[in-house]
Amino acid sequence: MDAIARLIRDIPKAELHLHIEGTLEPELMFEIGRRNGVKLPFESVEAARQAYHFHDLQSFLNIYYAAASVLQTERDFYDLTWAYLQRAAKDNIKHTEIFFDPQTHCDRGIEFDPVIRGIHRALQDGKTQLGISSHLILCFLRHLSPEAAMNTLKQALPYRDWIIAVGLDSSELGHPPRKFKAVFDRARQEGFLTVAHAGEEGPPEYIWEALDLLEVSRIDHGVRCLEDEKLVRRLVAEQIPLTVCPLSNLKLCVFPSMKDHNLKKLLDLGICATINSDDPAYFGGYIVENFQQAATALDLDEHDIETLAKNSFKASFLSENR
Ligand code: HPA
Ligand SMILES: [Zn+2]
Repeated sequence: MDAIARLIRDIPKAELHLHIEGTLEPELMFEIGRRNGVKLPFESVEAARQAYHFHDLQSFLNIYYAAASVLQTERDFYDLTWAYLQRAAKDNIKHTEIFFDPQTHCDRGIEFDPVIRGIHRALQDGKTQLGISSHLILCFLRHLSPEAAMNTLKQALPYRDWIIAVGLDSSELGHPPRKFKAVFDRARQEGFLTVAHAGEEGPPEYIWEALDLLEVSRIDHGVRCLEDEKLVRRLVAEQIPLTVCPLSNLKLCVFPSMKDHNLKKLLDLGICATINSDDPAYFGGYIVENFQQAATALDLDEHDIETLAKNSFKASFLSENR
């Protein structure tokens, strides 16, 4: 193992862009499916992995939502989250801020309570047993209506102490952040911080809207910011973090190859970029693999790796005192 690989493995890291449903490995998917009597759209663990070839965000989301149908009980959400945390500990993740998508579950008849309770209990055990601190971020599905998002926010209010922020995910194109201004206004009034996926497949205008209308603390993905010089100047001046996900971008064809990824350029421009795994069970790697593949393809040096790790703590909500 070379010096960069050792540094990547050993340096303390925070993960800020991780969909807990996207950590469902096929083995666990089949185990939970069996115990809940849910028939999966795949014949076997191998067939599931074989099906993981995507050409854009939507082709991934179709499979991701289908697989999530095995998750039904509090125990399922606990097991899912606990498996991720054990994996995170191996990668020396010290702090993680995870997304969950309540609408993916509640719209198929699962109650909000077992979803959040299972995740929350695992996060507490992650703190006491693995020494990993964490925050939870509730994401609204942007392909659904703003009214549905508002209902989800209201369902979340009794659990406000377990949720630090709200976010926005799912199909980006055609669903601009402005669609959710009212719900984000209400979320901020209720004391939540805000983040949003923007500029993954969508144009720089979506990043502007996330900043100006949703008043987000950071942008998830945001890699298309380089198409807009004025936006880059703003991101640098205000040190608005981008939670970049290299393997996700590669697997969803946002960039044709890892060598074409703009992460090094983002760093060199002084943007507060971080590395994250997004949906590691589907994109072929957890955080260390994301660092490693980006470092190899883009020739990242020790200083870049240290900057990325420092950025991950700086961009986190650790200083929010909650
Ligand atoms: O990268 C993503 N983008 C949008 N929605 C998502 N849901 C899971 N991962 C993603
Ligand atoms: Zn994401």
